[in-house]
Amino acid sequence: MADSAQAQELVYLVTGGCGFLGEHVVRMLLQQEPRLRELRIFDLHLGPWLEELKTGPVQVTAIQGDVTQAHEVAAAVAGAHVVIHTAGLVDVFGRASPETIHAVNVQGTKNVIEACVQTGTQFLVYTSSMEVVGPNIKGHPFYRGNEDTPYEAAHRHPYPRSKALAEQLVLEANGRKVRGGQPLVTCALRPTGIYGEGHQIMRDLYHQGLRLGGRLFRAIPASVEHGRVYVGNVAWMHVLVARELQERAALMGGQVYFCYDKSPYKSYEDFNMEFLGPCGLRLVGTRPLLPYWLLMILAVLNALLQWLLRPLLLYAPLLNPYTLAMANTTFTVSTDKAQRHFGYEPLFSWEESRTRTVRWMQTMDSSAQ
Ligand SMILES: NC(=O)C1=CN([C@@H]2O[C@H](COP(=O)(O)OP(=O)(O)OC[C@H]3O[C@@H](n4cnc5c(N)ncnc54)[C@H](O)[C@@H]3O)[C@@H](O)[C@H]2O)C=CC1
Ligand SMILES: CC(C)CCC[C@@H](C)[C@H]1CC[C@H]2[C@@H]3[C@H](O)CC4=CC(=O)CC[C@]4(C)[C@H]3CC[C@]12C
Repeated sequence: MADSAQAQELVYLVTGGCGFLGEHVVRMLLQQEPRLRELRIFDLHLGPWLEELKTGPVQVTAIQGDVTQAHEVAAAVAGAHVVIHTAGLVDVFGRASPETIHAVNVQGTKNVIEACVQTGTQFLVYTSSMEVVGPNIKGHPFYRGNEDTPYEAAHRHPYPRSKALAEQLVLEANGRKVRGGQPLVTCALRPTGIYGEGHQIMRDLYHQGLRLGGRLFRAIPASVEHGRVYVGNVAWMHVLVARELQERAALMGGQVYFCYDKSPYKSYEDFNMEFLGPCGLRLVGTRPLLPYWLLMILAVLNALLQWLLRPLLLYAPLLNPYTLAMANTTFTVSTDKAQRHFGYEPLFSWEESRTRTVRWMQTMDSSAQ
């Protein structure tokens, strides 16, 4: 908890603070930001775990609200020194309509920016995504690239398109005058695929493996590298950026940073096995069980079924043409920009990140399928 020797003067707001990443950001702020006086947590759905935070030295204010509602956002932002905007609709499975994804991710971000400008909040950290860069629809590999690596970013899917638009809005807002005359200082963090305690897809894969008798079948060639980063390190980067943005506005304002740590470069499935393996699951096959063209047919069939069944029920399996292309295209990051600009070093080693994730998975009730 906060060191009481330092003045507790700052008010932070975390949008999406009850999500997978948001909860880690909230807990990290309470542990690592000694100047915190009040922490506001704004989310569509508030978690019961917030109650336990309310007994500490920092005032924790839970605000149930919707980022698409400008007045709700403005009320939550008023008086905050820093906003960390992680709220977003993460949907690559066709659960939500493109309009809803746009409303939450783009209009929601516009509302956050306007609220900062109107109420005089000077620092805004936005959780973007590797997806604003790629993989692109042409399946071009991005092999251990950095923030300056040229890459043809072309988006057709609503989620990456919305994240790219929102990121652009945030970066363009850097330097705008906020109420009181000071310039707004913004920056965007681009995590690759986040893993760790609370990761829903990992949970789903674990239960799927249990249903299949402890086995998962390889679908993606082991040679395709997929970038992953531990949630604790992504949260730590947010805390550090929020702090350093106040000291190094000229250097960091308007910048983008990939989120990275020491997690190994592996295929999506081999990486998941680092956690699923110790939980008793096995990945069958050294090569994909089905050829790519057959998987693509299945993915297209899934998309067709989703469309046909939509009036009756929501059919949203993991496999669709977009997720198949994502998993099947190399996209990895190798950069030290965050270290150079604001002294970032991962807080958790790879071994610790793995241990924490495995421990979390092992405490999951294996019967809760
Ligand atoms: N999960 C991942 O691998 C990655 C996630 N990201 C980004 O990180 C951020 C957080 O993602 P996750 O924690 O994975 O997702 P999540 O779905 O667990 O968390 C998002 C949170 O935003 C809240 N939210 C959604 N719509 C809202 C609305 N209209 N008003 C207020 N709150 C709303 C949700 O209730 C949820 O608590 C998102 O912006 C996402 O785009 C970026 C890269 C990778
Ligand atoms: C059955 C298939 C062959 C395997 C399906 C795997 C997919 C579900 C996942 C493969 C890549 C993932 C995405 C990637 O990590 C990047 C992401 C960034 C974000 O901002 C949000 C999450 C995600 C889109 C992530 C979603 C699951 C995958 C598509």
